[in-house]
Amino acid sequence: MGNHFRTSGDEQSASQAPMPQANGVESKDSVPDFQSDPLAQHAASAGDASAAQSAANPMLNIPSPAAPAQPRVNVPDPLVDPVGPSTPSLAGIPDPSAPAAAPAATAAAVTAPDVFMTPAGAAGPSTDADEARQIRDLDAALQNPDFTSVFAPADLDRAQERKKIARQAGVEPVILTEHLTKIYPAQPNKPALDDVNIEIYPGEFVFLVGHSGSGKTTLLNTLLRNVKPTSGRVLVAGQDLMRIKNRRIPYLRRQIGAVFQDYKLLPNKTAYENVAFALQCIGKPRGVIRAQVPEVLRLVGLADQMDSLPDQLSGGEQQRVSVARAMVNRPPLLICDEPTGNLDPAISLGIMKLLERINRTGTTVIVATHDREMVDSMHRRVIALEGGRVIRDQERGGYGNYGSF
Ligand SMILES: Nc1ncnc2c1ncn2[C@@H]1O[C@H](COP(=O)(O)OP(=O)(O)OP(=O)(O)O)[C@@H](O)[C@H]1O
Repeated sequence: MGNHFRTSGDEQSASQAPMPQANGVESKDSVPDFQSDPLAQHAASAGDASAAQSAANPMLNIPSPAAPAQPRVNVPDPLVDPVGPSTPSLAGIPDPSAPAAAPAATAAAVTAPDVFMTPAGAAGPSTDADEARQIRDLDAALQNPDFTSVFAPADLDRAQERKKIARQAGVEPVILTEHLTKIYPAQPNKPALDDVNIEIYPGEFVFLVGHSGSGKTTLLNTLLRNVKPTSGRVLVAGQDLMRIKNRRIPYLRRQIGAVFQDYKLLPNKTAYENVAFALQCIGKPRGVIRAQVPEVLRLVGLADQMDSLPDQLSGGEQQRVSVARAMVNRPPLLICDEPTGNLDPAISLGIMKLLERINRTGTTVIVATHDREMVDSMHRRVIALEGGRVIRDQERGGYGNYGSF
């Protein structure tokens, strides 16, 4: 079936399993060119034929039949647009130390929060002054932080459609939760997760949004099996997390790259050593480590800072080390909890484009974020939580109105 995850016993062979194909792929424009795609080349040079192939292939993004072709994010992609012919790397990520030219592009690219959305998309400019005033008034009303699900109901029909298409294509979800509930003992009357039902398929890029305390981190920690659910069902990478034996958990985590707001780098190790450590922990031979670590650091634009300690790097650079560490083993699933929470907008854009670039190689990416502009500009699937419940699951959604935090 379409499960491209590896298990402990088939780590090598599973990497050669073909990527599942499905109807409805990204528009040709957004399909990465393998020859010019450094991540695809990384996969190929690492001897992983299927990863290289999946990098060259359109990723599996199961769209709604009703959805339009995925729009390109209207920003220069520093990860796609090489600095020059001899630098086909990801070095174009804005350098925090340089005076950023990016903000202008960012400002132009990032659409203003548009909360007054029709089901088909943003309401266009009205020529009728009265209608425009009403829209303005409604937009203002929707800024009320109490605004929740009335204008953004869970799109259950879409979820059903997605499920149906995937099943027809024989694809299994990377993540499946059924009636997932988590009640922390300290808060017995307030579930952190309350009857959460989601399916995420291989190759998807999903934003997780919601108020502070809505349950995003609890959900991600549940997927990482850092938190054990109270009830319900959770499947990740084909593993039933309610039944998984403790000795299997390390194998589960090998399939998942994780990126956190506070980077979680080892302070006394260099960038190189932090990334190498991830491979040492899973027993990779020294030759593999020597080949892959510089390569992945080059891909995130840190070729010149491999020997720097974390406190010699800017926040954006530290986060790039963290992303490099998360992806060095090419996990099929990348979980990011507020990866840009500590970064300024231009640097955040670079990190998010990096995650998008990784997603285009076939990696499923789930990102919890409060970054409204980023979510609105990227037009990806958005799952919104409130009070531990899914209140919206939108194919190409925006941030919605959750007030400020
Ligand atoms: N270890 C814990 N023990 C008790 N309650 C917890 C624990 N962790 C989280 N909670 C509670 O669970 C709820 C969900 O918290 P969670 O951290 O998942 O939300 P969040 O959406 O990630 O918030 P933020 O955006 O601020 O990170 C909150 O009410 C929180 O107080």
